[in-house]
Amino acid sequence: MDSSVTSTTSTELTAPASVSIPGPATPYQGDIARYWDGEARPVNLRLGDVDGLYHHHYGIGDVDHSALGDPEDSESEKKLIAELHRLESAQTDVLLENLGGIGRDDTLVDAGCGRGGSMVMAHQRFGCKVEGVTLSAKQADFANRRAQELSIQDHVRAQVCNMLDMPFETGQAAASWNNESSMYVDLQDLFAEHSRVLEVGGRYVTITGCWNPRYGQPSKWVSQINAHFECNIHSRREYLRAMADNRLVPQAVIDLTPATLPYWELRATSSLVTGIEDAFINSYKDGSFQYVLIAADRV
Ligand SMILES: C[S@@+](CC[C@H](N)C(=O)[O-])C[C@H]1O[C@@H](n2cnc3c(N)ncnc32)[C@H](O)[C@@H]1O
Ligand SMILES: CC(C)=CCC/C(C)=C/COP(=O)(O)OP(=O)(O)O
Ligand SMILES: [Mg+2]
Repeated sequence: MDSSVTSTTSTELTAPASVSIPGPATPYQGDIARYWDGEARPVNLRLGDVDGLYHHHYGIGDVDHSALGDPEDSESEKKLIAELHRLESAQTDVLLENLGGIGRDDTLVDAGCGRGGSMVMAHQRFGCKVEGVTLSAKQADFANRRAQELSIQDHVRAQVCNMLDMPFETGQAAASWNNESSMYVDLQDLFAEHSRVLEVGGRYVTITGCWNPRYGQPSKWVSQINAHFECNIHSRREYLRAMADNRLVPQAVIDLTPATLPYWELRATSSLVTGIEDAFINSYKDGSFQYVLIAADRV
């Protein structure tokens, strides 16, 4: 595990260290909290163990076949895991690149932060504070433990709370994001809340899977993904409409579908398959589902 992250500023996170944790806002949120409290899939833990960045999102970019080596090699599974993890971290790099210019004194908000891999990477890149929220107490504890191990707990913190009602001041955040977490909430409510916590001129970024209005309606593969994760995938049209309604003006809409397919095709050959690989591959190939990045300015 790489524990080499350092932080050089002395500013402390401003919110109180302990917050009262209200119950879930809806029965559905209770289900999602339980889902992530109970999640321990090897595909996520083994990849995170590579360097201590634990992600719950997918990868992008070309597979480096030279890094995989000979499939008969005794180390081949380890190399494959490292390669899948590299592609997942590359996904976060692209999200962070789209946040724009972030200073060390800025605060960023990770809505639906999972085990905190993206938060650590954001702090490493910008030196700033990063506040995350998740419904899962287990995930928040995990993320805070990692921050402590890295001695960045004064800059990186996860709290258990609803991303539709975040414990941040109006205009507090220079930038905020959802990394594969917006399919658990109503988009109008979500973007109203991001718009509130973002400063005017701030940047919002999402990387998400969305169904393609050009296909017509959600395909059977999209329905299968929803059932697998207990989520509700929105359409691309819904994202753009809800942003427009909430003072978030798209600056970039990038179709990452071709860039994520190599990750899925590699993952399908691994011993860590979970059974959802074909649904992603088939829906990306039949055009019913798209992996997109949307970066928007808070105006
Ligand atoms: C697929 S994981 C993504 C985690 C993280 N963004 C990453 O890239 O590793 C989805 C996350 O969304 C969170 N989530 C779902 N609904 C939420 C809500 N209403 N409020 C806060 N977090 C929520 C879950 O707790 C989980 O951490
Ligand atoms: C793009 C879409 C529709 C994402 C749905 C949200 C989700 C569950 C993301 C991956 O989490 P994970 O890393 O825990 O999943 P897995 O165990 O499959 O790697
Ligand atoms: Mg995963």
